[in-house]
Amino acid sequence: MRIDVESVAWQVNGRTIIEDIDLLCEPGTFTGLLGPNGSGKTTLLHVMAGLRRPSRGRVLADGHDLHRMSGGDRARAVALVEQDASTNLDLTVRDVVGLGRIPHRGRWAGAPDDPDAIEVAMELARVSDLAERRWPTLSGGERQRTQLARAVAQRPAVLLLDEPTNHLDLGHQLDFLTRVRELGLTTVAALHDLELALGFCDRLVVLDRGRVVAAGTVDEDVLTPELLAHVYGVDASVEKHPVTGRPHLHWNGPIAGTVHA
Ligand SMILES: Nc1ncnc2c1ncn2[C@@H]1O[C@H](COP(=O)(O)OP(=O)(O)OP(=O)(O)O)[C@@H](O)[C@H]1O
Repeated sequence: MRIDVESVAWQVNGRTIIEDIDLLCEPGTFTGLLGPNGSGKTTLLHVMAGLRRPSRGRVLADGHDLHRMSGGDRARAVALVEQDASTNLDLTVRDVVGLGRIPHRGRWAGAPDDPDAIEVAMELARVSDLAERRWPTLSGGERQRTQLARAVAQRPAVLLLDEPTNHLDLGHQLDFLTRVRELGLTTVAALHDLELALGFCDRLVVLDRGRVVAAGTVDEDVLTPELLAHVYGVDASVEKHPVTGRPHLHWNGPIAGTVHA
């Protein structure tokens, strides 16, 4: 599924949080949404997931306005994995993953439910061993993998991930993003780890104070030293990795007095 974000803005209490956002995600591509704390990544993902209605502009999913779709149609199209999914419900992992099947059940689902969807999703997110464990007892990383399984069980065409690896160790980070890529869905992930973004994404989009300040493929010099200095306040550069040939980040440290309050 192709996603077009057209001139989107979102305001709250008279304050503009994101503005003039244009984003094109071709079917099956992986877009990394980058930017410092508070730059608007989560807000944009929430608008793209249909949780927030844009104050201006629109989001098109294969040409259809996402915010005019029924909740069921939207949930079958787009799944969101939140940054820190919290629920106080005393559910098992299998129950939480099963929540992803709700849009596929009932009279209006259009097709019979797939009995294997939950097990397949748990296998993919490597939480099958945790199936009977209760959600409140899980570690941060186990919760993150369970939320991926819930999103995969939803069988969406578009996967939105908000800091999906922030609780994962290095091995699980690489495994998680490899598996997400293998799903072949149109994926947009907010990422703080620029090295992971360079390693896994097709395109990068950088937000700063609610606006897109740079965008392009990973090979297109999006993360220039000037941008890294201006947006993140760091002295860093992207170089070609001698073994993989992929771009990777080399940093020297913060630039005094440049990190935004
Ligand atoms: N409902 C709201 N009411 C008021 N301010 C909000 C609301 N939602 C977001 N904001 C503000 O909008 C700005 C952008 O927030 P957002 O969570 O989108 O940033 P982010 O790039 O995801 O940040 P981080 O990297 O820290 O997770 C922040 O200053 C935040 O405080």
